[in-house]
Amino acid sequence: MRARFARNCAAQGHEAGTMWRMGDDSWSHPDPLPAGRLLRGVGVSPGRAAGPIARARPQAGPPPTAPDVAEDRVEHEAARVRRAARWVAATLRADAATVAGERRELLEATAQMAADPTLVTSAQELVRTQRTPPALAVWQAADQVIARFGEIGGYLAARARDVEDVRDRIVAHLSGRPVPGVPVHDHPFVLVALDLAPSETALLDPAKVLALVTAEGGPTSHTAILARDLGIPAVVGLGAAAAWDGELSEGRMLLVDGSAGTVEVDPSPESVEVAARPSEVRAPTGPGRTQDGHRVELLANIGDPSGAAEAAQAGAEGIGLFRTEFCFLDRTSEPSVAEQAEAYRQVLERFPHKKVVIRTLDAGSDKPLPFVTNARETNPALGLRGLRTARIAPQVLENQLAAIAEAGQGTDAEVWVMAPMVSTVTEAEDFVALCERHGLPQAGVMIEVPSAAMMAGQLLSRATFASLGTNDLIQYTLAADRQLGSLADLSDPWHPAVLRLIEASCQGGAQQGRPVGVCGEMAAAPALAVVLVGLGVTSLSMTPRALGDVAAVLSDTDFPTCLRLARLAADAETAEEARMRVRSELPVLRELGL
Ligand SMILES: C=C(OP(=O)(O)O)C(=O)O
Ligand SMILES: [Mg+2]
Repeated sequence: MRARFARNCAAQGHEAGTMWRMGDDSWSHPDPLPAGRLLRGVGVSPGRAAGPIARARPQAGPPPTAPDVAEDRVEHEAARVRRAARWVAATLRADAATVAGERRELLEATAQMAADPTLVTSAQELVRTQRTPPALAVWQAADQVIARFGEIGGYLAARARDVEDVRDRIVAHLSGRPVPGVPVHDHPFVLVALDLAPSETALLDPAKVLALVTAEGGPTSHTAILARDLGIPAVVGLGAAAAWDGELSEGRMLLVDGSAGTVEVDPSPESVEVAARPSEVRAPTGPGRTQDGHRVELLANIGDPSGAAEAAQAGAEGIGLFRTEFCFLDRTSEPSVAEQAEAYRQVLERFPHKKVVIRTLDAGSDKPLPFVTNARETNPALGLRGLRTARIAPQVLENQLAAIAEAGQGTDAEVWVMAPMVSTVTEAEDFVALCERHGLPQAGVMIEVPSAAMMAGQLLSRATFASLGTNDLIQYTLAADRQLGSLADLSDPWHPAVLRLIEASCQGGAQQGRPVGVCGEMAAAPALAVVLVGLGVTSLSMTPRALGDVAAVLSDTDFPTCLRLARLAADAETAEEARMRVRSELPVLRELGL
C-alpha cells in the first residue's frame, strides 16, 4: 500500500486558471464511477494534486436508542466504557505523534482529556444506577461535565470543546461508528469531506493534505479562503463528495484540479505524473499600476502573523486585510490585550512604512468565537456578526483596539483599522469615534452589505477609507448563503448587481476623496481586477499567491480599457454575459494561461 502511495501521491503548487466555474454534473452520481471519470465542482484554490482519498467523518450526533442494560450485564458494560476511553486516549496519542505544530498540541490536549477519569466515572455511574446503555451514558455524562465546567468557568469552561470531542470519539467507538473529524495518517492524502469548519481547515497540514474536496461550500466560504491561503488545491460544491461509501470512497485515487474545478477518479499514471510537475507562482515586479501608469495598490490578505512573511516575500505593497478572528478561532475565552498586541505587532513589524489594515474581529456566522457569539442564533449570517457583536460584547472591541494601538507603538507601519459588517452611518460614526479615542486615526469601514454600498458617500464622510468585502456583498446581494454548495452558481462575482453596488461605493469614495479598496476574493481574479479598477477601486487585496497574475494583467491593460470594460460588465444583464464580454477583450489572459 505504501509503495502505491509513494508512486501516486503527487502535488503541485499554484497554477492559475478560471475559478468560480460551475460544473454541470456536480450534484448526483448514483452509479459507481468508471475509472478516469471526471466530475465537476467549483474550483476555489488553484493547483493540481493526486493521492489516495481520506474521508473526514461528520459528527454523528447522539447515539441511537438502545434497551436498558440487563442487571447481570451492568459491570460488563461499565467496563466497556472504561476500555473505550482508554482506546480513545491511546489513539489520540498515537495520532499526535504523526503530526506537528498546533495540530499536535491539540491532539495531545484531547488525549489528556480522554485519560481524565471524570467523564468515565460519571458515565459508569449512570450505567450502574440507571442501567443506561453505555453510549448514551457517555453522552449524558458529557452533558453534565460540560455544565459543571461551565459553572466553574475559566480554564475548565474553555475545555468544553475537548469534552465534546472525547465524548464523540468514545460514543463512536462504543457504537461501532467511524470516529468523527479530520483523519490523521502518516502518508499524504486527498481530504474529502461534507464540509469543514474554518477552525478545522486552518489546522490542515499542507504537507499531508494534498488537496481538499467538499460537497458543501461556495467559492467565498471561509473553508475555500483558508485552503487558498494554505496553498492547498481545492474543489467545493461537489455533490458526489457527500456520500460516505459512494463514488469518492476511502483509499480510492483522486486527481484534483483546483483551477478547473474538476476531480478525476482513478486517474491514469500519466495524468498523475502531469499533476506532479511543478509550476511557478508569478511574482509582481514592483508597485501595481496599469500599462499607462494608473496606480493601483496591490496588497495581501492574511489570517495570522505567519502569513505576513509570505506576503512580504510575494511582493505585497502592504496588508489590505488581516482577518484577526482567524488567530483565535479555537479559543473559548477572550485573548488578553497583551497576547493580541503581540500577534498584531508581528505583522506590523514586517511592513515598515507600509499600510497594514487590521480588521476588528469578524466573529459570527461560520466563524463563531465562543467568547463573543451565540452559537444558537437561528440565522447567524443575518445576525450578530462583525461590528454588531459590539452590541453584546463592547469590551471585546475596546480591548482589541487597545491591543492594536499598543502594537502600533514602536513600529513604523501605517496602522489602519476597519470594522466588518457596517450597515449604517451611525455604526460608522461610532466606530470612528471609538478608534479616535484609542489614538487610531485611520479608521475605515468594510462595505459588505448593500445598505453600506448605497450609503458609501455618507459613510466615507466619517470613515477615512472603505474596503469592499465582496464575498459577503455577493452573499447579501444575491441572497445566497456563501456556505452552500448548492447555491455556488449564484455566488458569482460577475453579477452586474454586484458590480453596480461596487460602482456606487466607489462613487461615494470619490465624492469624499477617500480610497475604496477590495479585499474580497474577486480581487484575486485578474479579469475582475481590470473591471474593479475601471469601476474606481483604488487598491486590491488578495492571497499573496495571486499578486503576480493580477499585476501582470493590469500592467498590460491601460486605464481607458479598464473604464470601458467596467462599463461593459456593469451594463450586462447576466454574470455570464459580463464575464464573456470582458474576457473576450483581454487576450493577455490567454497569453498568460489565465
Ligand atoms: C473580505 C471579506 O470578509 P470575509 O471573507 O472574512 O467575510 C468579504 O466578505 O469579502
Ligand atoms: Mg466579509
